[in-house]
Amino acid sequence: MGNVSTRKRPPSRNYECDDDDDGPARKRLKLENEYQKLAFKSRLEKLRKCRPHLKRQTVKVEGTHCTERKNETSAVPWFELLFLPEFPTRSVINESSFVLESQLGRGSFGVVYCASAIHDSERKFAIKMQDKREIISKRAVLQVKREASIQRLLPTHPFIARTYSTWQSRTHLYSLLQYPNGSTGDLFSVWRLRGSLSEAAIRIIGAELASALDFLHRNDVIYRDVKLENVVLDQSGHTLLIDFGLAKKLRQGASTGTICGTLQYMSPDVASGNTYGHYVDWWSLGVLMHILLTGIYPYPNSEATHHDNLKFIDYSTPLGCSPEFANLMDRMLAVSPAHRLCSFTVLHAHPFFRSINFAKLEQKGYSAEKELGSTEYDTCQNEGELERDEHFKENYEFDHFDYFNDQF
Ligand SMILES: Nc1ncnc2c1ncn2[C@@H]1O[C@H](COP(=O)(O)OP(=O)(O)OP(=O)(O)O)[C@@H](O)[C@H]1O
Repeated sequence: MGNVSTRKRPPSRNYECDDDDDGPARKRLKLENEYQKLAFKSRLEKLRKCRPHLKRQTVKVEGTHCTERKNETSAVPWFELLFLPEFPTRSVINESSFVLESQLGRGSFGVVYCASAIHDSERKFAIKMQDKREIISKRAVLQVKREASIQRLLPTHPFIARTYSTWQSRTHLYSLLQYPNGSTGDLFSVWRLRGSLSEAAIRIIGAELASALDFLHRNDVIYRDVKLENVVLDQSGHTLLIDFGLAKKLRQGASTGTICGTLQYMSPDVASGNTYGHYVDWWSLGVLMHILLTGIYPYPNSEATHHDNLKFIDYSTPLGCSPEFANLMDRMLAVSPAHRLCSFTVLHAHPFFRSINFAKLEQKGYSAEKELGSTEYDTCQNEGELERDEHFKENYEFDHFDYFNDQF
């Protein structure tokens, strides 16, 4: 710190002198200074309210008064400050409160474990453990903070994984997530194990996911990463949407422009680089449902590695399925927005979902488990397409622009 006593600026000079001969420019400057002082004071007040330990302490240095932060605050290193307040440093719940049992999956920045509470081995959770160095080196600090804040602020929904708590250690970020009881893994693993699903199972899974997406949209969140890997199933076959890494706060009717998602699930609107709204999530849900039945992507994009290479041509209605399902796919996957099914209202009234009562669905009144048996659908011709392209399931983000400009 510089030598405070050598700073010769007399206190309050800017604000209290020369009242009589102020020109308009000087008056404006004074007003601006006053305004800045007030804004600073109110920010400080807010900060004090949410973090009382940040109180300032007055200390005397070489005969001059100055204020210094308590040691407690300056002791917080930058790599912890960076992730505050979404990931608190002194959390009552922390990694020592759990026993890690098995690995559930791997994400871009770390591993997700199944864990049980140390005092209650029956209670299972999923703990996402992310490496701070990885996050910083991939310039994804705002992304993980946004994911945590969106998930924690969301009201509960039966088909969206809850985030109970988040915290950080010196090296890692932790998120304590809802674990689906007796989980059978994510939809991709289930699909790989059992093959194509029956229409009856797809109806229930599709309706549960539609209910979750509609809930997100009504809460001003666009999800942007619907795919098999981001849906986990519990023992009764109920779905839980996980991974809010690309979700964003977006008011209903508003639009955004980041080209992000998973290429094979990306709608033409996102890929085009134009702005888009919540409705792009319905396209991705259509792709997911199409894959669950046919085992192939609806458009010839399994090899695409850049959004410019995505082709939205040569679509053909799935063969051998019910006319209702065929029509639903044609509508959800129509390239022209004028023909596309772009809202929950239309989706939930579609004949394919006629037998579903959505109020009963949200009470977990239907179970996909009974319907999960392999379907008669002939997938031989498509065998291996999804198996081969593990690396295409990575999240894709072309433009980080709005991650770095968004407010939390
Ligand atoms: N709440 C959960 N319950 C059960 N399994 C989970 C849960 N959360 C994550 N997983 C498993 O861990 C995997 C990785 O999780 P997730 O996709 O959230 O991580 P990520 O770091 O956000 O990954 P990505 O790189 O795809 O953004 C999932 O595919 C899933 O298999």
